[in-house]
Amino acid sequence: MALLKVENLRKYYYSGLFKKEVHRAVDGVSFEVEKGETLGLVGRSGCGKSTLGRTVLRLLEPTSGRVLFDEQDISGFKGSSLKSLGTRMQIIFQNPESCLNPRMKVYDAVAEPLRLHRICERSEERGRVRELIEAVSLSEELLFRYPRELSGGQLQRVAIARVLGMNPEFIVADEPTSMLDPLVQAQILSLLKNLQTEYGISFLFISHDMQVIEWMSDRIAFMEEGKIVGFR
Ligand SMILES: Nc1ncnc2c1ncn2[C@@H]1O[C@H](COP(=O)(O)OP(=O)(O)OP(=O)(O)O)[C@@H](O)[C@H]1O
Repeated sequence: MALLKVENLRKYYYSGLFKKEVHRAVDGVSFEVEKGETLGLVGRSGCGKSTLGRTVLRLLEPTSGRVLFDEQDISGFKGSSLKSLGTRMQIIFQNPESCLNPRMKVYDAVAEPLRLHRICERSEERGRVRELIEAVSLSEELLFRYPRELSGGQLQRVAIARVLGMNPEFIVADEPTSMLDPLVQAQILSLLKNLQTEYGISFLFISHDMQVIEWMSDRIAFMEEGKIVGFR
């Protein structure tokens, strides 16, 4: 059964005088992602992959079309109903620093979503943070460091630990390794693959790198100029 069903989704950007210029970044896209499946999304820079990923998660307002998550139409969700989706659907960004507060130590960065979404009792927090840090293969010594004291790969692991803490069922991974050197890239990709097997998470895995997509995906969607032009 599909966990995520996207039907004829469109996201247009309007610019220029009187917003008359239209850029059809996502232009009538349909696909499904099964429970525990990784759908790879590949295409050239600027073809609309990130816009699609963000619109699916409702980080961007769709122009038209429907997104069904666990058989619920979430396209019109607002306010509290959208917030309730917050933990079930997550995103991992290309640049982990964008989601980490530079003034917050690693411990607090991982604990923050647990507190915000009341995922565990305050008394269980330490144990849960340590579990999450271990799940992403980081050493506990890093817990009391600031983001600026970590490498790119370590930062991405912290970002992944934060996301994992929310027990998501679906993750959009938007070029999560493209800023890392090849060795670290391979380690993070393996980590994501292992986590997926362990927790049965579904992924929309976005990349412009066909090798990465081939390795990570069960199925691949090819995107060109706002449209999906084929699956494999
Ligand atoms: N906020 C915005 N306003 C107007 N146009 C935008 C906006 N964001 C993106 N675009 C345009 O929409 C198109 C799709 O961008 P998007 O970032 O989704 O592509 P992408 O395939 O993810 O590219 P990349 O791999 O380089 O990130 C691009 O032409 C981009 O310039």
